[in-house]
Order: sequence, then structure tokens, then C-alpha cells
Amino acid sequence: MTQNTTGGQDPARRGSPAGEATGTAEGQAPAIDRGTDAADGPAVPTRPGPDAAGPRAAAADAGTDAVTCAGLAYAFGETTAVDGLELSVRDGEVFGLLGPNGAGKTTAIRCITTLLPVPAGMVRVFGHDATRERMAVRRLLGYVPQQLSADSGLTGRENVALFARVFDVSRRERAARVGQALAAVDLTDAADRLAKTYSGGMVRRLELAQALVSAPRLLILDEPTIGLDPIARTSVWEHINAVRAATGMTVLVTTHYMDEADQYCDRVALMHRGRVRALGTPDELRTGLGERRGTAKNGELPTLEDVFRDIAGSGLDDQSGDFSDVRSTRRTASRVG
Ligand SMILES: Nc1ncnc2c1ncn2[C@@H]1O[C@H](COP(=O)(O)OP(=O)(O)OP(=O)(O)O)[C@@H](O)[C@H]1O
Repeated sequence: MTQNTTGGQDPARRGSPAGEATGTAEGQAPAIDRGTDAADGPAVPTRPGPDAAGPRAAAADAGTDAVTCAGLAYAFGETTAVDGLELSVRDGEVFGLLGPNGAGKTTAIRCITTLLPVPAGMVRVFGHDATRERMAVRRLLGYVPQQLSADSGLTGRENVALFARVFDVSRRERAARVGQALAAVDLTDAADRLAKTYSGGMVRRLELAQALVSAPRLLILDEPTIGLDPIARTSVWEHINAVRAATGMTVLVTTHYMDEADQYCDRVALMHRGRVRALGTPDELRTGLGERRGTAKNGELPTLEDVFRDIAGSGLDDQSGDFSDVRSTRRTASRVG
């Protein structure tokens, strides 16, 4: 299991590292806007100025990767969780960080979000150093952790409004921004019901709305669909995709579900024992293994899970568990109520 340093009822710690900020300067608070590509998408809180102009906007840091990790290492005592991680997530892509239990995904994510320090190596978010510019990094992020970040005793609207306050969304804009975030995940009709009446899929979408209310440029989702049924999983992904299309935000997601990564991620990194063992588009990785096995020419492409087993070998089952183990041990659908 991953460390839960975000427990308790403080949404600032559980829902987004940016929420730890004691104050985003009023002048820097993102305003409601719609990207130019958003005409057919949901009304999503987006940033003013260049950031609001949709994918690949001419931002001052155009061309800068959303996330760069170089030689990132992190250990819990004797346990090496991340072991020299090399990773680049491009601006605007949906990037999947895949791996079995204990691969180091959550630890890496927590370093990227600045919830953990970077004891060795370097992490940058849109060019900002995660060690020296923590607040600048946090202002760019929306983070949906594995742990529950919705309060079952509040309505959906109150949950999102709480995050809006934590993120210093101005009082004048708050109600509209909360409404947009809820609408973006199709929770308008359920907005005034207590979260404890929500299904697991609705809870996950509510957590998405909480992260979106700050109009992040980088949305980080740790196991967004774990424990959900196939319909709810599809729904969560459809909402992630719609928001991404409307805003051009970068999405970094961890998942055990190889089929989801194959379907929804532009590129994936397969992580095992603290390191990236393979990186590319799902097609590149599957085709590469098919060619090595000599089956590609028959049109028999392996699955991403085959690719991972090829890389991790027998090590997958002893120290790290298996994908199916995780599916059966995590419960998201019943977390609220
Ligand atoms: N707070 C902690 N204290 C001690 N060891 C930890 C802590 N958090 C994680 N670890 C260990 O670090 C390693 C990497 O864990 P991490 O949670 O980052 O992996 P993961 O890939 O996210 O796994 P999962 O899919 O189960 O969340 C594991 O060996 C884990 O046991």
C-alpha cells in the first residue's frame, strides 16, 4: 500500500498539493475562461491569457515539458521506492505511469506534487524546480490522490466549493467556477445531494471536479478508476478526455489497468522496482514486442500486459504482486457512505 500522508479531513492536503499554499496571490488566481478549442466541450475552469487558449497555446514556456524527472531517487529507510527515475511528460499529452504494487508510482507522483521532498535527482514541472519553487509547482497542479478526498457529509457542491476556497478562487468567481467544475463531470443534477449518496463513479468524478476548480495545467490522477465497474471506469475516462480536450491540460495518470492505458494514454511508461523499464506509445511498445517475438507480421500484436511481463519477467510475481491482485484488493466504489 502507499503511504497516506494526506489523510484526515483537510482537503488541502488530501486533494491537491496546491491546497497547502497559505495564499495564492489574488492577481495570480486563474479566472474562468474557455479555451478556443472548447466550443463543443464542457465549460471547464481554465486559466486566463495564453493558458486558456487550448492545447499547444503560445505560452511563455511553450516547448517546455510538463514534467521532467532526472535521476529521481527516494527511499523509505532501507526500502528504495524510486531508483533513478528518468521521465518526461510532454505538454498536453495523457501520460500513463504503469506498474504493479510497490513499483514506486505513488512515491514518484508525490515527489512531482511536492508532497515529498526530492532527496536525489531533479524534478521540474513546466520548468519549475520542485525543490526550489514548490509554490509555483503547486499552483500548476490538480491532484486526485488514491485516498478519499471527498467529504461524505457535504454535498457535491460544498465539496468543490471547499477546494475553491482553499485555492483562493476569488469570492466573486467562486460560485460560477464551482458550477463549471461540477458540470464538466456531469454532476450538476446531483450537486446538492450529500456525497455519501453518490456511487463510486460519481465520487471519483466529484474528486475530479475538486481538482479542476483550480484550473490546473497539469492534472495528476493516482489510480482514478481503481475498484470501479467497467461502465463507471469508461465514464471517468470520458470526462477526463473531455476536460483535456476543452482545456489542453496535461494529464499524468497512474493505473494498473493496462487496457485503459492502451485505450486512453498517448504514451506510457512501464515502471518496475523504482525505474522506468519501457516508454513509448502503447502501439510502439506492443509492436516492438511483436517484432521481437516474430508475431507482428501475422497481425498478432501482444497486449501491454504482455509487454510488461516481458520486461519485468518473473520479478513481477515475487516482490511486486500482480495486476489482478490489486484489482481485487482496492475498493473505491464503496468508499463513501
Ligand atoms: N510510507 C512508507 N513507508 C515505508 N515504505 C513505503 C512507504 N510508502 C511506500 N513505501 C514502499 O515504497 C515502495 C514503493 O511504493 P509506492 O506506493 O510508491 O508504489 P506504487 O507503485 O504506487 O504501488 P501501489 O500501486 O501499491 O500504490 C514499496 O516497496 C512500498 O512498500
